[in-house]
Amino acid sequence: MFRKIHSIPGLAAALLVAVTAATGAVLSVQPALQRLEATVPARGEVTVAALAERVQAALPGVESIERKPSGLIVATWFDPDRPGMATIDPRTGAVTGAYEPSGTVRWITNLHRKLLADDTGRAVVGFGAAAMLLLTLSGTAMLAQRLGGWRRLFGPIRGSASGRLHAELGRAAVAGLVLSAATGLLLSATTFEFLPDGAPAEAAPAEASGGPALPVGELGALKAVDLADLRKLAFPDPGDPTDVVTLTTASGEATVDPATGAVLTAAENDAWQTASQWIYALHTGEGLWWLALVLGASSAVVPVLTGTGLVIWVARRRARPRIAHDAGAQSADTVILVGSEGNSTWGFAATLHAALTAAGHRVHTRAMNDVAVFRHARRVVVLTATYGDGEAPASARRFAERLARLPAAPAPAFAVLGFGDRGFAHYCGFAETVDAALAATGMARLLDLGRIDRQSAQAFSQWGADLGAALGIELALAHVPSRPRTSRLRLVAREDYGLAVDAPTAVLRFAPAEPGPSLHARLFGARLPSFEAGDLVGVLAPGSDVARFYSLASATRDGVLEICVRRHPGGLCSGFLNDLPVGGEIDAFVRANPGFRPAPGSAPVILVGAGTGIGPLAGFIRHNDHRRPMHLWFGARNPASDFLYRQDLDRWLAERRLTGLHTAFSRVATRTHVQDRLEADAETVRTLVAKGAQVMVCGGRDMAAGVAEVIGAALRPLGLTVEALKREGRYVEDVY
Ligand SMILES: Cc1cc2nc3c(=O)[nH]c(=O)nc-3n(C[C@H](O)[C@H](O)[C@H](O)COP(=O)(O)O)c2cc1C
Repeated sequence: MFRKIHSIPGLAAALLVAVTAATGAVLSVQPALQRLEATVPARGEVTVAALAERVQAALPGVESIERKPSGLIVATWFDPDRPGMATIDPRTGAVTGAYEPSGTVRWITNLHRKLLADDTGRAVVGFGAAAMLLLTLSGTAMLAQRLGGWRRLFGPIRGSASGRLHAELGRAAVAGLVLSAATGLLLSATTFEFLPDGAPAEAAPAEASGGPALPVGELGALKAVDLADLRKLAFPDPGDPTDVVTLTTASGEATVDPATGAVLTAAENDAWQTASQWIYALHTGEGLWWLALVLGASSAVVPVLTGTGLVIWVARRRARPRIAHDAGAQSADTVILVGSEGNSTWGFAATLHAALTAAGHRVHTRAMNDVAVFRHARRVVVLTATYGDGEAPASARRFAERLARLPAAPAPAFAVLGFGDRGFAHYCGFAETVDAALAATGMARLLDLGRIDRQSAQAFSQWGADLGAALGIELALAHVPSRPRTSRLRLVAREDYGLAVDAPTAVLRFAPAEPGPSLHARLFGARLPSFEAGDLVGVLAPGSDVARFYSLASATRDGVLEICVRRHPGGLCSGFLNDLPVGGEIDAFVRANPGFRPAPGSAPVILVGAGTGIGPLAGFIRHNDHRRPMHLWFGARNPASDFLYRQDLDRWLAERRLTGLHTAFSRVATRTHVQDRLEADAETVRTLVAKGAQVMVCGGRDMAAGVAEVIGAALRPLGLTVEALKREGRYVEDVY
């Protein structure tokens, strides 16, 4: 729900909010500039009477003296020869310069307040303020929800680069944005009289006694007021003996007899008028120059939030294939829920959706995260992938929590089909969890849990026949997997390791292949896709449409795409890559893996890897430009044969990109594994974690399990567990 609230006004008001915020940011500098220009005497140093006397001596025709919120004193006079406004030194009353507000500032102010138009512009800006308030509050609620509650609102953020930037900037600016938007909205409401006008109180009209005027410096009522409290002083018309002095202060307005110096009439501001003045000051920062700068800095990030917000929205829309003939969620008889990270499961869902629709069903398809109670649905069919050790893919991460909060079961019956890869220890592990969770709600099971290995179209078709039988219809599912859009890459360098210890492994570096014949390729040349170390590259071996994934050891800015690949007996893709000669080409695509990146900041990082698991970790060390403490525990078989990145690691140690290197070799006399080395170094691990270190583990499943056990034991004296660190994003794994 928060996402809808956030994205609809966000898109509708993107430009408007960006313009008002950017102009607001420019205007916010004004109070600080004026404050620099103004001489501000201490309270008790100058009275209004003393200032008035000095100004009158310097400018005999002076009509009024105004004290701006910044403390700047401006005198106005009307003399047919020399009408004008001047700034005044409050200590001497001398003119310090002409007062000419800048035309540019006036133009920006008009753009900010009314889009250079009149009341329509003001109304639109008012809506902009409401949209900004809604966006800030819903965005904060979304972030809190994503980070696991309000108390974690300032915890580490994970996700894509634009997503992280959006969330980091948004939460840094949240207080300033709420204040600007809420006060802006109140000011708009006052303009359109939805709220009473907060103009300062006006004293009742009065007539002076008519006697000869005292020198202004001797008027008792003016002597009693400090300059710091002055807003405006208007002198009486010298030709009219009944005219009065009008004094406006922060608390109201009074009229003063110029002959006696006595107060004739006075009006105090009421509570609303005082509040209005505060609202104005809090919005503009006038008189509170530092607040203006805080508000300005917050507003300045809004155009960036608008840009990154649009990028996130477009990426999300692009990520989902279009489903034709989608019935509404509340009118469908069959709801398909999809759990996917790389989108291939959406393709299977689209095939199932089309076949069920053709068979006369009203079908609705949506992400598992959006599970609800579907009033007219007779069944829910879940199609879900599994990631990272049996866990949920992106579009299903909130499924369990949402399901638990539903007031009733989503529908009377269910079927679950898992998509996975038998090569992983938890084959279709998440589908199993979902199957059990749905059964626990009391829903009837339509079919036993189905499992599809490596996106097999045949297995999918077979499962479709079973589902059709359960529904009493013929269901022919002919799925043609769409081949991912790939880039062509050429192998430019390779280093081979591990032959002597039965672990043939290659470090492969790819560059873009020669530009193809397409216009785009000819215009822009061949380029690497965009990626960071720790992301994944999907490689399609010749004759296969199912990708194998490898962790990236380089980033786009390195100019090469680097991976470490160990040859697996019978492995189609690992064999193809290990046999690839320099100059050979591959088809590959990049998949972001934002969950496996060093958290931003300068806290230490503990890197643990074995074998090819060192790949992404080497990428993190290579890019450690800020020299944050990074400690690597690395396990291999024999230092003479499969010590990957040996020379680079020595260089990175010398360059202080790497702080400590701890190695373990299993095919030497001492026979140690990386987890044994960590166990011996428990004290170091504990000290680093106590300093806020993040732990990043990459490699095989058994190694990762052993490492988690050893680190868990090392953390026990701190009262910490691996699970607790995982919840905070301080223990991340890339395991295969
Ligand atoms: C990084 C990564 C981790 C994976 N982990 C598992 C796993 O633990 N168990 C499993 O059965 N499949 C696993 N898979 C395979 C995917 O679940 C499978 O390829 C699925 O069809 C992908 O669907 P999607 O493209 O809709 O996300 C993993 C794939 C990748 C790339």
